[in-house]
Amino acid sequence: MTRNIHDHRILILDFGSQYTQLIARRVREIGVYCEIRPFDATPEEVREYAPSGIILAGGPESVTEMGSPRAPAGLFELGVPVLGICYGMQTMAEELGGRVAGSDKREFGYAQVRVTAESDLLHGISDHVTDAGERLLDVWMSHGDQVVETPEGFEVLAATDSAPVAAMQNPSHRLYGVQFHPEVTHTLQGQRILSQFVLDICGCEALWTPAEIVEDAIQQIRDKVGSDKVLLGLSGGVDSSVTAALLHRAIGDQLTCVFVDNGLLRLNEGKQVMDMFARNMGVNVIHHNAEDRFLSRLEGVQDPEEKRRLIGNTFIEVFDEEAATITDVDWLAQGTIYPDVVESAQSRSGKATVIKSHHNVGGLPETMKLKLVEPLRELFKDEVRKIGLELGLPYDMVYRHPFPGPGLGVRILGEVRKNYADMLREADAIFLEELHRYDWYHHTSQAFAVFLPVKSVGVVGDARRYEYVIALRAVETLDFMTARWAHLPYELLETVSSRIINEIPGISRVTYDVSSKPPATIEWE
Ligand SMILES: Nc1ncnc2c1ncn2[C@@H]1O[C@H](COP(=O)(O)OP(=O)(O)OP(=O)(O)O)[C@@H](O)[C@H]1O
Ligand SMILES: O=c1[nH]c(=O)c2[nH+]cn([C@@H]3O[C@H](COP(=O)(O)O)[C@@H](O)[C@H]3O)c2[nH]1
Ligand SMILES: NC(=O)CC[C@H](N)C(=O)O
Ligand SMILES: [Mg+2]
Repeated sequence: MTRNIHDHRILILDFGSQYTQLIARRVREIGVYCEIRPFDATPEEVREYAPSGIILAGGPESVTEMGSPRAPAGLFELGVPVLGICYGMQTMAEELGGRVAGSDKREFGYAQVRVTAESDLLHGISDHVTDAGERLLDVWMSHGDQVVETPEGFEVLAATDSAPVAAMQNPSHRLYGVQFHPEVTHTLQGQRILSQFVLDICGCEALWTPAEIVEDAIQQIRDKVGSDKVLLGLSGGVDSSVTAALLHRAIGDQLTCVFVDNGLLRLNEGKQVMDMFARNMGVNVIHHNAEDRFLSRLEGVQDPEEKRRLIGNTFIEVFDEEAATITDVDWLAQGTIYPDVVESAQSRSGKATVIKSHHNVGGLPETMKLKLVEPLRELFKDEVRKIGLELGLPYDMVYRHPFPGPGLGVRILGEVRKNYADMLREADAIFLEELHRYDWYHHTSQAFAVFLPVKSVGVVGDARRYEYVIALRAVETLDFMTARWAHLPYELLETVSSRIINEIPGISRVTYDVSSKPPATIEWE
């Protein structure tokens, strides 16, 4: 019998914690497939998903309040192992007849947990053993409420000085709870605890490996599109490149990619995409030069949001025209990844303010009437990168910094002009080249040059120079929501600055951006 990587799967129910996605990533790292669903998923949905185990995540609410969220009806009677984390443990306790109470001993941050009983969940795990033989764990806590009475059939597994129930279990029903957060790295043995739940208690096999994911995705693509033709917008970025490689492996010549040169790309981007995909891999790639069209649309436009809108619309126009020239295309492929899916579901319910509109080619006109194929829809970025390597894409392509859709359009402040774009491209290329040479590229999350259309005086070879300014930007971040400016070595900055001023006649001065996000954003516009 062939084993399917989806046979063993964990269901994570989201009660609104910031860490729910992190739990999912940890489970995937263990090698087991999982999905996140809202806490109010129906019991049918849960049964249909057929989980091998369920994790109830944390949440901001208090189970002591009327009307606070509860697990789907019948969840604890499914016979499937359940692990409650923080709010998840509290609701488990409450629903099964235990008691939860608010406490004035709130625990936020580091805590030390004493393991008081043996269990499959914490088996063999400790950070310190005291002289008296007590096992201690270093964990991370974030709670105000606590379980004060466990439900019938449960025993306490661990405690802290302020929380009498830091972990509990009912082994015959395979129900477990932890008050601390095993998903964060501050809980030193967190990954081991999750892995003992997922592998030992739920009995999952670690089948979710890059090779298996690729194998499975290829089969799914073939089943879905059959002998139809597929169109993909290929940007040279990570997501669309991995999508291209995967589709090409699955359906070969049925795939056509369109690469649009909007005149706002990095130096040699078009050539790199054509070399890599068209020449090396034999993918059908149409190179569409639309520089004039984009730049003429942008003439005289100063406002960043207006520029984004114009670039987005022109993109759609070009793409639409290109699609019309390829006969009988039935499918449009997109590089949508799992965080896009989760975040758009979350933002539908929230009221987040728009700081910048992050467009992509997602909103294509309905008149295109193409069906959608999104082979990366279930994957996190780190998984996308791993399968990119598995598919044979070079490391530097798979681990390149993200590049925004509007490209240099939002890195030239105010009006976009061709000569500005040309100077910026050169400056950016020098910066990236030196970052690689000094081995700093992969120690920054994003690095680029920005063109400032203001003039400054300089002196080059005894002559006066009155020219433009380049700002360098490099940041370190995990999620791009917050970022710290990268502390690049002075020698590196010095080399880059002197190369830019010497090699680009239109630039007289280079500055380094030392703003963090917040309050600044990563891009200047
Ligand atoms: N120059 C381009 N030509 C064709 N399609 C493009 C271009 N730029 C963007 N796209 C399309 O828009 C999508 C979204 O762009 P986005 O920058 O978010 O992702 P990406 O370029 O694939 O990856 P990364 O986030 O690493 O840059 C891409 O997946 C691609 O399909
Ligand atoms: O596809 C995109 N279209 C956009 O309009 C856009 N604006 C910013 N970014 C990228 O988003 C991340 C956060 O950037 P900010 O701190 O500037 O908002 C960084 O990685 C930015 O490069 C964009 N990506
Ligand atoms: N992080 C959590 O899940 C917190 C649960 C609950 N809101 C408490 O304060 O105890
Ligand atoms: Mg991109």
